[in-house]
Amino acid sequence: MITETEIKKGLAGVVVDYTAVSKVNPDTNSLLYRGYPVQDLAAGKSFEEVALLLWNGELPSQIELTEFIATERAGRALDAGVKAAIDLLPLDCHPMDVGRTAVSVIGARHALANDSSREAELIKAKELFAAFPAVVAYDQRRRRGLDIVEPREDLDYSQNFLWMTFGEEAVPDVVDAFRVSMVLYAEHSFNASTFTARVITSTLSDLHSAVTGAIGALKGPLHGGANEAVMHTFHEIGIDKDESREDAAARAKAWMEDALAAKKKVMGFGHRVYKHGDSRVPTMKAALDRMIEHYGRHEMLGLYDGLEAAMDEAKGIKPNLDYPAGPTYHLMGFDTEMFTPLFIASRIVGWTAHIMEQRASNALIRPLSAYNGPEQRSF
Ligand SMILES: CC(=O)SCCNC(=O)CCNC(=O)[C@H](O)C(C)(C)COP(=O)(O)OP(=O)(O)OC[C@H]1O[C@@H](n2cnc3c(N)ncnc32)[C@H](O)[C@@H]1OP(=O)(O)O
Ligand SMILES: O=C([O-])CC(=O)C(=O)O
Repeated sequence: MITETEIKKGLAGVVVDYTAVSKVNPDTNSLLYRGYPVQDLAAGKSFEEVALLLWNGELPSQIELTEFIATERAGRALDAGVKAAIDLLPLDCHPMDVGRTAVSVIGARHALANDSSREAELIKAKELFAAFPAVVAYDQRRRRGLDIVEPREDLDYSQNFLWMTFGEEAVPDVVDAFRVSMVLYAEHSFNASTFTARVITSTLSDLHSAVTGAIGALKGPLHGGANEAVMHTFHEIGIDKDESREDAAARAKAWMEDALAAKKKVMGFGHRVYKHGDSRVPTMKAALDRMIEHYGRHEMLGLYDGLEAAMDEAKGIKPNLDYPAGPTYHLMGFDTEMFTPLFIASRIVGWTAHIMEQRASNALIRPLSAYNGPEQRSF
């Protein structure tokens, strides 16, 4: 008979396997990608370099990087079949459903779909990395009644992502804040979506199925969907461009007190692994601060600070990465529902690195359950 204490609900605290992709250390509040602190990577490396690091285990040589950049730039256009599939989807479906469908369509049309050699997996991972921004950019534009903007090969990943979305070149500060968000979102060990990708891979299913499933797991507000939910909170409190930072903070504080009194879970706060703050938040918050300065939106800082202070005072619960990322994307001009698809664009790297790692040392993931239904009976 299994006792309740033996049940590891939510697999909390259970170590399932080794990984060499990243190390989340709540004691030192640190996150290493293949041994490198994520803050250092966010400060000094392009997202393209970080992707190669996560896939290959080492930072790229100049030749490797140049080759990858050329392939990535050549693979950015929205495939006609994917565009046709997106066009069939209603404008009021969630953009995460569009992202999930797009990856599924890309997989179904891929010549190497069921080739699970490392070479083929790497090709498919790099292609998804290059192709996904066009899905997000096109989806945001079609919802706004705007025409598609073709990619530009003279721009880097982040510059081109913003170009395809907004149809104009973003200034360097904005590009850099976007790059930082991509680097920080890329990988986080056995989170729910990555674990989903590993479960699917463990059955010897294909890479696109694993990424499609991972997108489904990322959509929920307890995971990636929280960056969108943070913005809904800001809107619920009310964003008034003309309000002072202090007044906005006071209203946010009052909103949080009411929410906690009503026993609400407030998205963007708390974490399964980090209990004293998320290692990525200071770097993302610094990027948000730069965007607040750039756009002259100090009332947003008031809302941010007010919620954070009230949560800390009442429960000692700290923000996670989604908390500063949400308002950063808002200031850049992304529609709120597009925030979690931006998370997909980045996490494709981590998912596919884990898919390759799982495949290289596979065991079917199949835990046990304790049965608590009726004993055997007859009808
Ligand atoms: C990039 C990412 O995916 S980061 C995660 C993004 N998700 C969110 O922001 C969603 C909001 N946060 C949460 O729901 C949780 O903190 C989780 C799911 C992330 C982690 O939760 P768990 O480790 O399962 O802890 P659990 O949900 O049991 O919370 C422990 C206690 O803290 C409280 N708590 C945790 N997070 C929050 C929150 N955001 N708001 C209010 N209370 C919270 C819980 O109510 C619970 O209190 P209790 O013991 O009095 O019941
Ligand atoms: O690790 C987790 O549980 C969630 C998270 O922060 C991430 O996936 O980036």
